[in-house]
Amino acid sequence: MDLVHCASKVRDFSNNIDLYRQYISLEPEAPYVVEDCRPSPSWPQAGRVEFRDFTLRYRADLPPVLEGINLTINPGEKIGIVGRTGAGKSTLVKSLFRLVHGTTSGTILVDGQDTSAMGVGDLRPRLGIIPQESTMFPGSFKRNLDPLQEHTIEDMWAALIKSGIAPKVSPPRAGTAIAKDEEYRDAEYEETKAEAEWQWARAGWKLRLLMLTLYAKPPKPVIEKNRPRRHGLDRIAQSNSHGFSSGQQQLFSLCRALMRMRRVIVLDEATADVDLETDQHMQQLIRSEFGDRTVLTIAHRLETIMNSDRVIVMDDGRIAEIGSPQELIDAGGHFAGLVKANDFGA
Ligand SMILES: Nc1ncnc2c1ncn2[C@@H]1O[C@H](COP(=O)(O)OP(=O)(O)OP(=O)(O)O)[C@@H](O)[C@H]1O
Repeated sequence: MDLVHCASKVRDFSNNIDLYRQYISLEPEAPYVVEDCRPSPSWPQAGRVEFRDFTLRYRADLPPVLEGINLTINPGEKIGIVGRTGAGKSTLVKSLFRLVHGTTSGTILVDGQDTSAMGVGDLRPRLGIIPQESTMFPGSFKRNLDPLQEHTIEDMWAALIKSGIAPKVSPPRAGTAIAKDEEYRDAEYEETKAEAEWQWARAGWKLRLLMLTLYAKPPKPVIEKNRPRRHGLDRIAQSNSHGFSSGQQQLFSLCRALMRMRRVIVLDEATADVDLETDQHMQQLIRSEFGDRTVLTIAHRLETIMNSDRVIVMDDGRIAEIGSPQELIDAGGHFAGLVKANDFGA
């Protein structure tokens, strides 16, 4: 039995070494900030997105995944993106965030600024995304909702209630400790620190090894009875956060987007894991809350994008069709076929 146990430990360890090798060989990220090319603090103000003859290959020796993309999206426009698997939909929106490591030519401009010239730290936080797979970080619910600590507790409650995650209850009364921003931030800091210590104390050796590589000095272990009690927003988390379904996580991402309210927002199959009713609720919320924002939606269901101003049909890395849903239906092309197959009464 011990031998089997040892063998499995050795296998785990060698897997970890492989993982470290992979991490070490990763290509470094583009610079976080380029001092000579910093956008103004209010950028982007309008939300115009332009792809100019944009081509992308994941590797120089591979065929292009996006080829000759020319596209201007007007401020406030709602764009639906459809196409079969592998057509390049995700790559198109990831390119906007410079999340793809590859060889590119052409440019992507947001409000006239070349996104490839600025640092990714100036680019990515200024755009919003509701991804298909939302990430829930270890730590408190508040930390998950507002990792950069930019928002008040009231904003969080409002977003949680709008999205339907939180029950329609009154937020904490003004003047209470939890409602005071400063006190909340202090409490949050202490709680997160204690949470990290608590996790360290319970981490298996693999996780500790990883933590050691991430943080030079690990936090000191604490005993469980010292673990702080959760309060405020974390009461919701007690029942939900670590047992969130993927659909709930997508709602959670919507909450984050509602709080940040960026000029340009991307939904990458953001409603793929929710039921039709929740999808409709999310779409209605997006229309009402992001009415004046530029929204690019990669659609899992055609219903999701039937109210878009324009639909882009991607095919083999190119824009095959573009126009309003009705124009595309009337044109009788690929989109019309999809609509017919989905029985939308075309
Ligand atoms: N990291 C990568 N390295 C190499 N090729 C990739 C990589 N990611 C995606 N591709 C390829 O790029 C092409 C476009 O992929 P992409 O994910 O953009 O398509 P998609 O239209 O979003 O597909 P889906 O609907 O399945 O999500 C596919 O042929 C895919 O295999």
